[in-house]
Order: sequence, then C-alpha cells, then structure tokens
Amino acid sequence: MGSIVKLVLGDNFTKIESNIAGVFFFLKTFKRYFPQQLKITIQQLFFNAIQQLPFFKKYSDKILGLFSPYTQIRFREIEEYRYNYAYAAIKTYLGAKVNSEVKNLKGSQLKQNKSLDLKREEEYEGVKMWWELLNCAKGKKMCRLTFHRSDWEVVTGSYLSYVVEEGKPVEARKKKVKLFINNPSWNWKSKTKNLWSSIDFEHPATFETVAMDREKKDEIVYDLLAFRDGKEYYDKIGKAWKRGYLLYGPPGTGKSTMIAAMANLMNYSIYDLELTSIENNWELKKLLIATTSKSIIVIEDIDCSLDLTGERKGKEESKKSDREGKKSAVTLSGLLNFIDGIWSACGQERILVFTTNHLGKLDQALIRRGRMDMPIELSYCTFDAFKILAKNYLNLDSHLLFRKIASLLEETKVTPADVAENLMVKDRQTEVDGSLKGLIRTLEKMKWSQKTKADEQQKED
Ligand SMILES: Nc1ncnc2c1ncn2[C@@H]1O[C@H](COP(=O)(O)OP(=O)(O)OP(=O)(O)O)[C@@H](O)[C@H]1O
Ligand SMILES: [Mg+2]
Repeated sequence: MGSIVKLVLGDNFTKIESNIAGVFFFLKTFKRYFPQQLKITIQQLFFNAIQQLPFFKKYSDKILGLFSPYTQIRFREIEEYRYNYAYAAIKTYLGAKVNSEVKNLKGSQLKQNKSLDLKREEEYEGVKMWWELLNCAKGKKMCRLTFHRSDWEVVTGSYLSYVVEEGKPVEARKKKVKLFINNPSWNWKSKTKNLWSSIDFEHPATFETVAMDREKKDEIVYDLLAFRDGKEYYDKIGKAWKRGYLLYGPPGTGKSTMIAAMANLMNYSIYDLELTSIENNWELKKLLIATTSKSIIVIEDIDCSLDLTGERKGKEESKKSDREGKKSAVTLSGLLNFIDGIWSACGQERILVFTTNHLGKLDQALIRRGRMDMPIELSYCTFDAFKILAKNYLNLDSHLLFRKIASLLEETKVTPADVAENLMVKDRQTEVDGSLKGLIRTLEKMKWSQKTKADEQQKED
C-alpha cells in the first residue's frame, strides 16, 4: 500500500512522510514534558486557530463536534416558541459577573450570521470553561458554553445549577404581565391611575399552541423579536420605537389568541382599549399617554368601534348616547393623530394591534404602511393548523383519520375555533377516535351546507 502511494506521489510522498514523522515526534515529546494544564491551553489555542480557516468556519460546529476534546451546551432564548428561563437566568448571571469583572469581557465577530455580544472565561472548582452570548440570524439569541469533555460531570452536575440559581433572584423580579382595561371616562377621578384597571394576565396561549401555518408563524415571531431588540436600529433611523400589527380574519380564527401569545412571548402588558367607553379625542390621548413602555395596545374590532366618517358606532354606542344625550366624538383622525404625533413623541417600545373581521371596511389611511407595519391574516383552518390543534387537544401527531380530515378541510371553510370545539375531550384514552369522527361529521355537514349555499348563489347570479 505504502509503495503504491509512493509511486503516485513521488517526491511529495517523501516530504509528507517526513512532515508526519516530525508531527508525531513533536506530539510525543510534548506529551512527555508538558504538564496537563498547559496541554489543555495549547489544545484550546489549536482549535481556536482551526476555527479561523474558511472551510472550518463554514462547517466548524459540526467538525469540531466530532473531533474536538471540547464540547458545547447551547441555551436558546426561545425554545419551541417558549421563552427559555434558563437562558434568562444565565444571561443575568453573566451580566452581573461582567459588571464586577470587566477584565474578562471580550467582544468579537464570529460567523457572518452570528455576532458575538460577549465572551467570558469562567473557572469553577478548577474547571475552565468559556461562555459566549450570541446573536444569530433572524433575531435568535443564545448562550453557548464550551468546556473540556472530561469536565462534563462537574459542569452538568453542579455548575449549571449554580449558575441558574445565581441568575434567578434578579430574574424572579421579572415584570408580571398585566392586562389593563380602560375605565369608562365618566368614572375617571383626578389621578391618572383611575384611567386603567389592571389584573394579572394569565392566558396560557403561546405561539406553539396558535394553530396556523408554521412559516407564517415563524415570520411573525421573528418580526416581534427583531422589534424587541431593535432600539439601536430605531434610534439610528430616527423613528419612534413602535410597531403596528393588523390582525384580520373571520370570527374564531385566533386573533385574540394571537395577541395573548404575543404578550407571553414578549413579556409585555396588554392595554385593551375599548373605544366605545371614551367620549372624545382628548380622552383618547390621555389614555394612551398613560400607557407604559413594553406594552401592547389593542383595539379589537376596529371597524365596529370607529366610523370612517369620524363618529363612533360601537356595539354599546346607541345605549351610551341615549344615556348621556350627546354624541361621542372619538374620530378616525383623532386616532391617526395619536399614532403619528403624540405616539411618536412619547412612544417607547410599544406595539399597537388592531383586529377586524372585515378588512375591506377599514380606511386605507388607517392601515397604510408606517401605521400598520404588518397585516396578518388569520384564516380558516388548514391541515397544518389542524395538526397543531390535534397536538394541543389530543396530544396526537398522527392518526388513520387524518387523511380524511385533510381532504375535508381542503373543501370546507371551518374556523380553528370550531375544530377546537370538536377536539375537546374529557378522557383522552377512550375519546380520541370519537372526537375525530365527530369532527369529520361536522366537516361533512358544513361542506354540504356551504356547497348548497354556493349553488343557490350561483343560480341567483
Ligand atoms: N388559530 C388558533 N389557534 C389556536 N386556537 C384557536 C385558534 N383560533 C381559534 N382558536 C380557539 O378558538 C377560541 C376563539 O378564538 P379567538 O377568540 O382567538 O378568535 P378571534 O379571531 O379573536 O374571534 P373574534 O373575531 O370573534 O374576536 C379560542 O379560545 C381558541 O381556543
Ligand atoms: Mg377576538
């Protein structure tokens, strides 16, 4: 074998042969004379140097994972659309350490799609390790811990629990998400705190449980995260740090559920603004100025609350107008002024969400870009959305009846709320089949009645 290689490579083989011999001789001498600690340091330097090579830069994570004596543990900020509290605790721990030991702080650039916020070296019970805080593509963030494989037990055994415990006390003071509801203006007293009443917000919805196409959902989550981390960007372009989302779709498609998921993801409070209990533009201004930063201001069913001619025509409008004997005057222009003017002046880190069942009824001025940055359509249940509901309600990934349901969903307009209702069971063990069959019956009925209606319509036309 050696002679065939020699024949092919000729003189080069002799050179390679002597180089390899040289490396082996070096490693042998190194092993004999150098202490363990120095060896670890040199190994680290060697792997750091390798990471700089272009080929390794591209595949370094995978290659180093295979050959490196070092191993890594990653803590992502968002795991399966849920906020990862271990990440938060670690970040807090590292932040506190950085303030007291600035000398360990290093900043540099990693791969093109990752930027390094912080790198610090740690020593725990004689074990050396390295923490990195990384900003990855699409606003994702993570902490990465690198350490020698031989230290696995110390790191996973006691070190990580120590870090999470240390980071916890600050994290425990984390803001509680609140739901604010505006008091009717005839109940306001002199102090600002009477404008809004609040309760703890404990809605369990997360983006994981919102049933909609995954791609669309990812786009929304990345948009929200980019907004949250965008202070510098908004400062740079000279725009107020705010973002508007317009959620539209038929009743029962998950608009309110998505607002709850947004609040839980961002850890922002919700201000649920009921325009029908406000008298005029001045009151609207007062209410909006009293909202705090890191909040989501929600106006549900905007088309029912506001008339495009300038007068409200809300669900409670007639009742209230009768009672007070005068016309209320919150106008579209009042709202627009706020979004563009006062909003920009006092608005720090606020999200504005409008919902509607009828996109066509809204004034273009209200939904133009800059006011509503992202229109989000919540639509009838697709098979992708159904699979999420089946997982939520029945803990089911697949079933023989799924194929039938998929084909019925293609032909029927049914809301996720209707599907969810059919999937609710008290006893999962015995009722899974029954609830899926019940859903199929409902879908068949709906399909038939929708078809009949469409035929009648066609005849009329
Ligand atoms: N996309 C969805 N994902 C998960 N659950 C959903 C979804 N859509 C509806 N649901 C379920 O249906 C119920 C009603 O949904 P929700 O209140 O979010 O609808 P909506 O679009 O706000 O309706 P409306 O226009 O009447 O306000 C929710 O409690 C939820 O359980
Ligand atoms: Mg709703």
